[in-house]
Amino acid sequence: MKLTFIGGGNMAIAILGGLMQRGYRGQDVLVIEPDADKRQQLQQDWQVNVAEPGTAIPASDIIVLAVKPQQMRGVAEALAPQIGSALVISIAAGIKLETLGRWLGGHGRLVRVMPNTPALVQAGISGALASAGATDADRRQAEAILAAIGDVVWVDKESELDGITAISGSGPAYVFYFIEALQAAARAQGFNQDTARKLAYQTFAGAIKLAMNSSDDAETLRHKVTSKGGTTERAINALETSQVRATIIAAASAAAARSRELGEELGRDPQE
Ligand SMILES: NC(=O)C1=CN([C@@H]2O[C@H](COP(=O)(O)OP(=O)(O)OC[C@H]3O[C@@H](n4cnc5c(N)ncnc54)[C@H](OP(=O)(O)O)[C@@H]3O)[C@@H](O)[C@H]2O)C=CC1
Ligand SMILES: O=C(O)[C@@H]1CCC=N1
Repeated sequence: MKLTFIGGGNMAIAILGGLMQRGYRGQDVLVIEPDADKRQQLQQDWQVNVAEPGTAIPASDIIVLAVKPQQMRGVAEALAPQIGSALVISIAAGIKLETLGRWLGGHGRLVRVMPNTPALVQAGISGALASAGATDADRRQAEAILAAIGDVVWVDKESELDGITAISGSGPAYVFYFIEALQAAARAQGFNQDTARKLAYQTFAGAIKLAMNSSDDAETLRHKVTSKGGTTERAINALETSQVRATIIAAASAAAARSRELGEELGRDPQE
């Protein structure tokens, strides 16, 4: 399968890294990326083919659009005459299938995907929405790529992809933020950087492993840590007093709103 990535930034690197570790061959991949250092790194790490924007796109089975939402229109319009029979996968936040199809000159075989960076270690989760013009074979091809880098959830509405963007697309950043905070808390307890990191990382790794291997839900597992009148109870009370749970829900809601806003802003026809 010949894969072309347009954009070789953070998310493209995560997807590519995951695919390469699953046995995809660098020689079957082309990455179009303006930054010479990134091109060199991609070539060095995975022996993929690389080229600058403006290079003619060779016949591809799948073209993955991995540029920022704000860069997508120019990229899609330049790509339109060169798509051939490729399936186009966009990973951009917010950009709707109808908008993308218009920018691509009416190309109908599209899948909008929202992956996340744990794809790099095949532990990603992606939301996917196929356009009306995508065939069953297109869905299977998209599924094959996404399943190689983690789990896949197919949805049938654009709004659900905005929600997935807010939860699992942006979600790794929320988790890293919590890890940073726990590390800072360990430093405040007087531990050095290495020990603080070890305590925070292993607590996360252990808790998630326990949760994923347990028939108890997260709330029950939390109660099992929280002894009546003990230390955890005091900490959870502090979190509740500061409305941390409500803040996390509000944060995800703000992310979903931004995804919708990007879709509206960038999808507007300038003649309207
Ligand atoms: N990062 C993440 O966790 C996730 C990101 N996404 C989506 O993935 C997309 C990419 O995000 P991310 O990887 O973080 O962004 P990056 O900025 O890291 O990557 C985008 C890359 O595309 C390059 N680029 C710009 N113009 C062109 C062009 N004409 N042709 C080819 N490449 C070009 C950029 O170069 P330059 O910097 O010089 O402009 C940059 O290297 C976004 O649409 C985002 O919404 C989706 C899920 C998760
Ligand atoms: O922050 C962003 O806009 C992208 C989309 C989801 C994760 N990163």
